Amino acid sequence: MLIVLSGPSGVGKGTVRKALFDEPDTDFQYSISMTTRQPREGEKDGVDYFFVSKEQFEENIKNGEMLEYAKYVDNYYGTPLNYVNKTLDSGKDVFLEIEVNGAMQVRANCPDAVFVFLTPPDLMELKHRLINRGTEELDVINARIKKAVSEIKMMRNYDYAVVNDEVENAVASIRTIIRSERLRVTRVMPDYEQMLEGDD
Ligand SMILES: Nc1ncnc2c1ncn2[C@@H]1O[C@H](COP(=O)(O)OP(=O)(O)OP(=O)(O)O)[C@@H](O)[C@H]1O
Ligand SMILES: Nc1nc2c(ncn2[C@@H]2O[C@H](COP(=O)(O)O)[C@@H](O)[C@H]2O)c(=O)[nH]1
Repeated sequence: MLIVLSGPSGVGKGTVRKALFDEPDTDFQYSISMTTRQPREGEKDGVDYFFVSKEQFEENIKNGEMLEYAKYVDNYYGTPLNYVNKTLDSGKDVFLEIEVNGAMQVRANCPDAVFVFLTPPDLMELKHRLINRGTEELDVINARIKKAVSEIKMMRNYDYAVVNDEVENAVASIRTIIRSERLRVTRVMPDYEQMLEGDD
C-alpha cells in the first residue's frame, strides 16, 4: 500500500505521522523527501530530509529521479522515486507526507494509492500552531497560511479528510482508514487469483 498524507503546513502532519509510527503494529516505511530548503535547528540530513542544492534538485528532475515534486514557498520539495519503487517491490508499505500539488502527481501515476488530507480545526488554530512551532519568521508564516487557503480547497480530491483537533484522535482515524483499506485489498485479491486460475 502507498499512503499519502497531505495538509497545510503546521496542521500537524509530522506530529501525527510520528505518533502513528510509534504504535507497535505500524509497519509503514517513511519516504524521506528531498528539499532545497535550509535545515531547521535540530534537523538532520538523511533523517528529516535529504537537503540538496537547487542545481542538484533540478538535475534529479531532469534525470527522472523524482516520483513527484513541487515548488512550495520558494523551495523545491520532492519524493525520490528509487526508494518508493524498491520498497513497494519488496512488499512493504510506503508512507508519503507531501503537499497537495505533489500528491496530485502521485494520484496520476499511482491511482491505487490512498490519499488522506489532514485539516486543522480552523485557520486561526493553524496560524497559532505555526507561530508556536517557532521555526519560521512571520513573513514565511503568512505565506504558508495564504497557501493553506488554496490547499484546503483541494481536500475534495482526497479519499479521506481527517481533522487534527487532538493528535490521538487523528492517529485513531488514520489507523481506521489503513485497516479498512487493507481489508479492501485482501478481499479483492482472492477474486483475481480465481480468475487467473481459470485462464490456464
Ligand atoms: N492536534 C494538535 N493540537 C495542538 N498542536 C498540535 C497538534 N498537532 C500538532 N501540533 C503542533 O503544531 C505544530 C506544527 O506541527 P507539525 O510540525 O507536525 O506540522 P506539519 O504539518 O508537519 O508542518 P510542515 O508541513 O510545515 O512540516 C507543532 O508545534 C506541533 O507540536
Ligand atoms: N510535494 C512535496 N511536498 C513535500 C515533500 N516533503 C515535504 N513536503 C511539504 O512541503 C511543505 C513544507 O515543508 P516544511 O518541512 O518546509 O515545513 C509541507 O506541506 C510538507 O508536507 C515532498 O517530498 N513533496
